[in-house]
Amino acid sequence: MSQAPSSPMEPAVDSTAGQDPEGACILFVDDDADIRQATALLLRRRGFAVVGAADPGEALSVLAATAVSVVLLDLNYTRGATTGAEGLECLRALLAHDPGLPVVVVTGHSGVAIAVAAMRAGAADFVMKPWKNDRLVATIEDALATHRRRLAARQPVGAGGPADGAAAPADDGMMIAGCAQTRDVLERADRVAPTQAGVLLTGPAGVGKTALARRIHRLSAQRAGRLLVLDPRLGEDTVAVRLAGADARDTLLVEEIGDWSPALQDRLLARVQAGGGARLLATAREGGAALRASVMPDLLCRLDVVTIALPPLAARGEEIAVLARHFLRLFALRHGVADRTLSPEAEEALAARPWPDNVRALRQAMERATVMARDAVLGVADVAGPGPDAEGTEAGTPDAAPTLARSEKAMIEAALRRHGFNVSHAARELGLTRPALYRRMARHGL
Ligand SMILES: Nc1ncnc2c1ncn2[C@@H]1O[C@H](COP(=O)(O)OP(=O)(O)OP(=O)(O)O)[C@@H](O)[C@H]1O
Repeated sequence: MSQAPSSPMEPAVDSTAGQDPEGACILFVDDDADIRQATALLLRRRGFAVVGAADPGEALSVLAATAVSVVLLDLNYTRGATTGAEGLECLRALLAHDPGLPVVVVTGHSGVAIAVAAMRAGAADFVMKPWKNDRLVATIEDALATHRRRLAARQPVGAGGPADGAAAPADDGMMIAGCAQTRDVLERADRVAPTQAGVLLTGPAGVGKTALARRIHRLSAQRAGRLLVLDPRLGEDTVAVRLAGADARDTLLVEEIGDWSPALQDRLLARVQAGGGARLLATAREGGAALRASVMPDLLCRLDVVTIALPPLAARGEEIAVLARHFLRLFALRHGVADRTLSPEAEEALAARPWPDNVRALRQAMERATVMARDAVLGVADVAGPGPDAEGTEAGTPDAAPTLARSEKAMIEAALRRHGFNVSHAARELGLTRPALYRRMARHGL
């Protein structure tokens, strides 16, 4: 099957969005550009907004950038493939990001057996190619109606999102795997997610611990409850109030347990020992002996039933380019600018960088490049520059510095505006802690 590029009109949400009374947006994933175009026309005429993706990787990037209501997913992408394996893998990745997402699979050559496998893997329904237009629209409407009923039923239980009750950004916790190590990390996380076991996620700054904790929560039986983030960087009072307000339906995300004061550890342990408590997920930059030296043993054994260590980005080889391409697509959609691609030299330069701030820095470098680059193909200069937490330690050239500072300021301003100047939400979107965002706001006079 051809690797047809998306048509320029496709990825942007269609301007007819909103004709559907409840603003449903359909993501159609198919490598055939003509079929994508024709189906988009049909669905738009029926009142849906439509976004397109040419392959599974692009589908995940679109999902990270866009509030999607239903996915229509073709199952074969490689020329001559008929097993549906690529589509089934994509289905699993989509549902791992959002278990409630209705995915309607499209089967052609693959036939009924593949449709059955897809239904077993969690697809909402299937349609056979060639389809009748009315049957396709009815299938999408049914999937949407079921989804809305489920959402409505879940409503009274609680926010199910951040502790402050706001909707999470679309890409909150979206995890992309581009190497064997990350696939193994995700597989372990998905295995432990549905249980009640405490999970400790370790790894250096910006490596994806919080994003993975959010994924575990979404895949857990507690997902209708709240994810209460207990981060000492928010202040001990905030942590104590959230802890006191937690109940058995909630999940506690204990951030940076190695930094908790003994008094706060005492409170957490008392809460846990009181029983009937919330599920525990914890993060720590250092595991092993360092953690054992700073955390009370009784507490650690509750938090650390299963440990998952996330490797630093520099050790993930080919995943750096996979993540870079994902972030480029994500930010092109989010900022409404042209798609960017990496030149081979830029890819090499990214692979050679040490990435002390890991995925967070790569994400910011790709957002900066998306916003600031003059050409569609990014060169080495476009992807160079300090990471978000480098705090000036990876200085750029004297000429580049003011431009980079301006672009960082513009990004922060844009994120703050998007979130109605709510610093916590803007910080989450930018992949920063709240104190780190405040430092940057002060630096830029915001
Ligand atoms: N595998 C991944 N795919 C896509 N995005 C990722 C991945 N890993 C991390 N990210 C993104 O990188 C950013 C940093 O990740 P996260 O905040 O989870 O790191 P962390 O390990 O918790 O960092 P810290 O220790 O500084 O709190 C977030 O925006 C997150 O969504």
